[in-house]
Amino acid sequence: MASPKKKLQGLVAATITPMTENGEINFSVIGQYVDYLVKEQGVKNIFVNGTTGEGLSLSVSERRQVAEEWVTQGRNKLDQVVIHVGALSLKESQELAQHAAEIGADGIAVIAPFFLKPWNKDVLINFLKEVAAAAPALPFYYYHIPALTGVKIRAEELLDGIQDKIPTFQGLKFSDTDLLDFGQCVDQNHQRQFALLFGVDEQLLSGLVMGATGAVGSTYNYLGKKTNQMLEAFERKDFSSALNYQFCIQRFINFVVKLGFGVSQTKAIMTLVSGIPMGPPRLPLQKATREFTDNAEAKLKSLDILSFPGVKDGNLEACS
Ligand SMILES: CC(=O)N[C@H](C=O)[C@@H](O)[C@H](O)[C@H](O)CO
Ligand SMILES: CC(=O)C(=O)O
Repeated sequence: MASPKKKLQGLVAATITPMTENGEINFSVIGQYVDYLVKEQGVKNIFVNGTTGEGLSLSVSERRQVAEEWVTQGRNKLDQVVIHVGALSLKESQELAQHAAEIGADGIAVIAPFFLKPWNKDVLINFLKEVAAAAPALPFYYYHIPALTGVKIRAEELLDGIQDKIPTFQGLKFSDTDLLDFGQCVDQNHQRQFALLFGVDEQLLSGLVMGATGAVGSTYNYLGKKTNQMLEAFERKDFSSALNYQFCIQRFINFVVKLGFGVSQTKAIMTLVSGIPMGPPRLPLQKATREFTDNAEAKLKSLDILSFPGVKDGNLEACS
C-alpha cells in the first residue's frame, strides 16, 4: 500500500466498471485496463466506483469486489487508488470506507447524500465526518458534484475549518463550473496541504490557472495522453500550446455532448479506443447507440487525437 500521506497529483481516471452483455461485472478485464491506463495513457491514479463507475448503481457487495480487484491489479503499477464510498445510507458508506482501508486503498471519497439531503454545511460535515471516522488512517476527499447530487453547499464554505472536524481531510474533487467557488478553495488552502482536483475535463485549463493541483475525470481513460500534453505545456508556461490542447479536447467533448454524452457513451468510446470491452451500462442507463459510436469514431479520427493506424495527418481539423 502506498503511503497515505503522499499527495494525489496529476491525472486521475474515473474508472468505468466493465460489464458483460448480461449486466454482470466483468472482472476479467480489469488487469488489462490498468496496463492500458499506465502504458497507453500515462495515467497512474484512479478513482473507483464514482459517477463513471456507476458506483451508486452497484450493490454494496459488488462495490467491495470492484474496489478489491482494482487495488489488487493496480499493485506496483498505479500510484494511487481512491475508492468512492458515498451512499445514501451512512452505515453502508462506513462499511465501504472500512473495507477500503482493509484492502489497502490509498484514499476514500464521498459525495453528499442526495435523496434526503443535508441542508447546511454543518450537517453535511457531520455526515462526512462519520464516514471518514470509519477509515481513520485513510486520506479523505469530498466529491463535490452539485449538478448530480442537488446539494449546492459551496465547496469553499465546506473547506473552511474542515480539518478541525475531519482530521483525515485531504482534498476535494470539484466537479462544477463555478470558478469563483473553486478559486476560493485554492485561496484558503494557504499551506497547500490539500489536493484540489478539478473535475470538468473540458475546462481543466481554467482550473489549472485557478490553482488546481490535479484532475479527476472520465475522459482521462482515453484522452489521458492528450491531457498530459496539456499539463506539460502548462508546467513549462507554454500557454499557447496548452490552449491548443484544451481546444482540441473541447472539440471532441463538444461534439459528443451535442449527440448526448454520459456514462453509457463513455463506455462505448473507451471500448472503441482501448479495444477492451466495457460492455453496456446498467439500468437506468441505456447502451449508447451504434450511430453514436460511429460518429464518435469518425470525430476522433478527423481530430487525429488517437493515432488510428492508416489515418493520415494533415487534415485541417487535426489537433497536433
Ligand atoms: C458529470 C460527470 O460525469 N463528470 C465527470 C467527472 O466529474 C467529467 O469527467 C465529465 O465526464 C467530463 O468533464 C465530460 O463532460
Ligand atoms: C468523473 C468522476 O470523477 C466520476 O466519474 O466520479
